[in-house]
Amino acid sequence: MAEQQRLTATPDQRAVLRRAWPHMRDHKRGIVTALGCSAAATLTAVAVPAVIGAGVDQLLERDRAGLMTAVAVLAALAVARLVLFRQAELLLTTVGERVVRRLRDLAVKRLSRAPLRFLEAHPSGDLLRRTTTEIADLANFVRGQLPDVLTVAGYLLFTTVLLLTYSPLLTLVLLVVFVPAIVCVLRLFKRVANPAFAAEAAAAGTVATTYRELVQSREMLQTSGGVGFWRQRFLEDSEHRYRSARRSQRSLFVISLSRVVQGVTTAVLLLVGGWLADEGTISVGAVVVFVLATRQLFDSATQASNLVGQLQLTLVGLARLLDLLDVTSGRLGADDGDPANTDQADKAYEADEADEADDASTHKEFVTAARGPLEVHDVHYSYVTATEVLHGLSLRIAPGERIGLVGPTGAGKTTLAKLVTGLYTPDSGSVSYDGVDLRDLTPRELRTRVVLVPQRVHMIDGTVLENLGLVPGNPDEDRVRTAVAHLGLTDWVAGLDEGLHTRLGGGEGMLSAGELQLVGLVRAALVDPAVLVLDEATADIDPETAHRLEAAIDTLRADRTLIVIAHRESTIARLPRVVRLDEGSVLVRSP
Ligand SMILES: Nc1ncnc2c1ncn2[C@@H]1O[C@H](COP(=O)(O)OP(=O)(O)OP(=O)(O)O)[C@@H](O)[C@H]1O
Repeated sequence: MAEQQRLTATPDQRAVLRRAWPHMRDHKRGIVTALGCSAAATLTAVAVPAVIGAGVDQLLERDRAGLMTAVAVLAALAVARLVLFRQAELLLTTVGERVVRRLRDLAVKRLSRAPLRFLEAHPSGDLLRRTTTEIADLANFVRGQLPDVLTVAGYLLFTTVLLLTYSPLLTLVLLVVFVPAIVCVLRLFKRVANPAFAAEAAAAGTVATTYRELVQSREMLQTSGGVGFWRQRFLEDSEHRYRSARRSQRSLFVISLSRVVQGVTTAVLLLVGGWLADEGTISVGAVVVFVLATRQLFDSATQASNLVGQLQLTLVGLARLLDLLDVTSGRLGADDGDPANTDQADKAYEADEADEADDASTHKEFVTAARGPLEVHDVHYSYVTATEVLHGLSLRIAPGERIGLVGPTGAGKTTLAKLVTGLYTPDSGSVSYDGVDLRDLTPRELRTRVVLVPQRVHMIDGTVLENLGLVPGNPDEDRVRTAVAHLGLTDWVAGLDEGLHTRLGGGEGMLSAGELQLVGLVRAALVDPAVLVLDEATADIDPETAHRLEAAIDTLRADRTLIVIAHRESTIARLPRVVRLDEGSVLVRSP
């Protein structure tokens, strides 16, 4: 199998903010203003013990004017603090929400363009979780805890500086007793919590996958009697998730050791501070400042310990999201190495901007002719299972030619259909249309030149009209009606409850396999492709729908190349050339 980048359940969490920077840099000014405001707000809080300390000294010296000034400053600080904190919170959440929105949009865009092989290689629940729950967690963190994280970091820094100006010796005592002990506690926590939280996120992804399988395959599970097996698997996944959640909760216990560290530090501080005041080295006011500021320091440390768990979870989620963005950037080859490289992230970011411009210019010139030959040259292909499915397959299909692909189950017909429509790229060899490798066509040109009508046409939750119009160029109702009429399907549409406006609430469940293929054919008619690949439905199709399908295909094929993966004898009989595949090689060509 060709090298392809894969998602990691527990991606590298180092330098996660550096990796996220390309997504934040457009908001540099907002971020700097928000950080500045947050720092100013924190300073107003840090200054309070200093002003109280000064007030105490003035009280002891019976300086009434000085005391009144201290009281006035305290009042001013209280007002400034209120305003600045609110403003900082507002600025931070605004800029944070913008960054999160960008990440969410990018993740959805990149996933929608991700190669089919990539999507097949990853559990859908995991992809879903990375792009929904984990982004929602990130948004909640930005709204709820990010301002606190910055405030706490500011407190710790500014309070240390303040204390140093009062008594370097006492500050040193505080730092020597407090910092190493608290660092040990936090390190231990990180060691225990990192894998625990990452495992919890991965286990939640597995539960989502299993649940999604039930929803998608409910009919099959009920008819085959496989519900019991599925339930057993769900219970096991759920149990695993429960255990991993317990493990990450248990890891939070480590952080409560910080309270012991605080108690010991206060005792040592009181001892040394009392002795220094007794010696006359520092004033009583300075001791008051130390007592109040150290309290603030501890409160910040306690708050930090509560926030660390949340921050940890958010960083794991962010790392998993960035992993998804790196792997699906589509511009990074397998040899590009470390996805944490900011240059690469920058390139991918610029590529996305360029893609956006490409999408906007819908009239960009196509490089291939409206009708041309399709050539498959020495194609090899393997799935993630690493067993090669196609072994050096070559085939040339002239413009307007009609061929049938036949062969036993598992011969590789559907795989070939996905290769010639550019849904898969070959491990080696090439597939070209009009002499241009499909990989060199823009998605829009590719989807216009070669169209696949799969065995089971997928529908979105919406009206028939919306489903028929899922093609490049967003066709309006008139164009859809014209295409329907062109294929002779007006009476079929009229027979639906509300015609084109019938809502397909349950997605494709409301239409039969044959009707779903009719939808696929209308989509193809709206595109006017050069090559139409039809993977014939294997399900029983009622004679009326079968007749409609045949008539629509006859109308559509006109001067187009038609490749039919034929399952019915009647179809094979109607095709002038048949290619028989067996175990990934062309066995027989007829005539
Ligand atoms: N997504 C996938 N992941 C792994 N293996 C796959 C995948 N899709 C198909 N295969 C395997 O590749 C081989 C070829 O499958 P393919 O669906 O192309 O055959 P086919 O000729 O179309 O069969 P059928 O007539 O039953 O549709 C089979 O062995 C199949 O199990």
